[in-house]
Amino acid sequence: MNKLFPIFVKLDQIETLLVGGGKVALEKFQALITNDERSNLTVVAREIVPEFEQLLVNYPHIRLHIRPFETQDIENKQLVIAATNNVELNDELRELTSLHNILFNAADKPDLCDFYLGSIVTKGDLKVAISTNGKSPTIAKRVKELLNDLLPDEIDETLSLMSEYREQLKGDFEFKVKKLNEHTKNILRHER
Ligand SMILES: C[C@@]1(CC(=O)O)C2=NC(=C\c3[nH]c(c(CCC(=O)O)c3CC(=O)O)Cc3[nH]c(c(CC(=O)O)c3CCC(=O)O)/C=C3\N/C(=C\2)[C@@H](CCC(=O)O)[C@]3(C)CC(=O)O)/[C@H]1CCC(=O)O
Ligand SMILES: NC(=O)c1ccc[n+]([C@@H]2O[C@H](COP(=O)([O-])OP(=O)(O)OC[C@H]3O[C@@H](n4cnc5c(N)ncnc54)[C@H](O)[C@@H]3O)[C@@H](O)[C@H]2O)c1
Repeated sequence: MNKLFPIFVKLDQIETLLVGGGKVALEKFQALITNDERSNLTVVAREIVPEFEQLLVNYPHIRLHIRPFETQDIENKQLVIAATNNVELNDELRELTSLHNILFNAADKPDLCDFYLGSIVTKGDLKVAISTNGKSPTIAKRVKELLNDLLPDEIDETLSLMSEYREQLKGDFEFKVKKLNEHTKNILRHER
């Protein structure tokens, strides 16, 4: 059974540290920035691949330090993601983050992680996160593709209409819930 508890984090309200500047770090960066281009992010890497450095030019608010990781880099961070080729550094980061109550993810190293990144389907304001409990990221990617095809693009319009409808509804909470449920009973069936 998958016991992971999914949460949706506001990346503009917390401070995230990404350690590493290779291909995998670039993937993690894209995962963060695609969700919120205003993510508060610091990148620390001994070296950075040119395509990553180039991309960062578009995000002047993101701090980039091209140097080895230093202990004080974790100061005031709530989330740390490591994408390095350095086993000792991963272990050091695991220890430091535990000590300072910071949530930690080491790319492709499930045993070291407090949380995993998910495979994400986005249709406007609708977001679906997929986890395979770490068993197969490749299957997570395939499920993402499947849902992406299955969910109609118009679903975002529906969300906006529902939001308006909810505003208009008068009555107590129970009445609203009843109305909203009646209204949406067949909604996905209609859209397909
Ligand atoms: C969802 C996604 C998010 C993201 O990373 O952005 C993600 N991996 C993605 C892709 C992907 N990663 C890998 C492949 C190669 C094929 C394969 O191995 O299957 C592919 C597929 C591809 O690229 O096509 C390599 C890999 N990854 C992990 C291991 C270690 C292991 O499994 O033990 C290895 C082997 C490394 C080695 O060989 O040494 C581990 C993790 N990868 C996770 C997330 C977490 C579990 C998520 C879950 O529960 O499903 C977890 C546990 C930790 C973490 O990294 O957070 C992203 C989806 C892309 C998308 O949505 O398009
Ligand atoms: N590239 C892949 O497709 C792939 C697939 C599966 C697993 N992995 C694993 O993921 C990890 C990262 O892969 P990659 O291809 O991005 O590696 P990479 O070698 O391109 O990048 C590693 C990065 O870590 C940085 N780094 C190392 N020590 C550091 C330190 N002390 N302080 C700050 N930065 C430091 C390096 O400067 C570099 O930017 C590796 O462990 C690799 O084995 C990679």
